Amino acid sequence: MMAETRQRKREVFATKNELSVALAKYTANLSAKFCKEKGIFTVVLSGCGLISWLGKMLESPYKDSVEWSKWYVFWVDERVCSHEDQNSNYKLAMDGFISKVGIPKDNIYAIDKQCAADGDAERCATLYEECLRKLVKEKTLPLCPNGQYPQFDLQLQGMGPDGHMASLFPNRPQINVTDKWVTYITDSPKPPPKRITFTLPVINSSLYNLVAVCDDNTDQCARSIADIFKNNNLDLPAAHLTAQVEEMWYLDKAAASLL
Ligand SMILES: O=C(O)[C@H](O)[C@@H](O)[C@H](O)[C@H](O)COP(=O)(O)O
Repeated sequence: MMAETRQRKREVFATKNELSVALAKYTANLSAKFCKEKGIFTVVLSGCGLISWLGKMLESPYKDSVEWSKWYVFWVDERVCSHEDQNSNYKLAMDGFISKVGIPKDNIYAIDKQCAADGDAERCATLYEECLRKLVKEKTLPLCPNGQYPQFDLQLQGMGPDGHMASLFPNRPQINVTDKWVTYITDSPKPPPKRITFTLPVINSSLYNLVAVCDDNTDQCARSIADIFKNNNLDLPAAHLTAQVEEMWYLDKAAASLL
């Protein structure tokens, strides 16, 4: 499936370290902006490399200057497993990032603990959507102007070598789901097989969407990045990404090597 090529904002960094520095700056600037404007900052995380690339936020000047107590944290996708499991995106973010800064426990919106440990992906997705709906009702989260989907301030994600984002994979039906906020997959091509994920319209309702991609020199990410930026190949889920204010791609040199 091909479509007309459109402009996507991108920045290319010589090293992962430079990408991390820029990612911290981008996130801290938006945190300051939203905390000032509305008193809170809603941030959506994915798993994998992203958490280590966020590491610069744990250093000066961000560690002490960011208003962590105003952060609300969510996950764009999560593996359906116990919170203590090494596969858990929640555990990864807690161990590598959240536990090191002062985000209030009540502002951390993980997948339901029991249900995840039981391995019930469908129920986990239902409960996470209910949790988001409750936050909309309480006015912690606004709805997008179309009134259908919740709107987060900043969503930070990676992209898989096959062009997946969140747990929306190529050749899987989840990319087409629009009648739900959160859906699930039980046969993910990337292990573990059971996951929940925001649906595409929820992902695209975010005000700011940043995707950080570093290639591990297998060229697979570079090929997918080229297919997205040059061909807008919509068979790759990440090619569907947009944002309400800004869609930004941070690429390391290897990921951008075929552009
Ligand atoms: O649970 C997951 O598997 C992640 O949330 C996933 O969606 C991730 O963001 C991409 O696979 C990119 O991973 P890398 O950034 O490590 O390439």
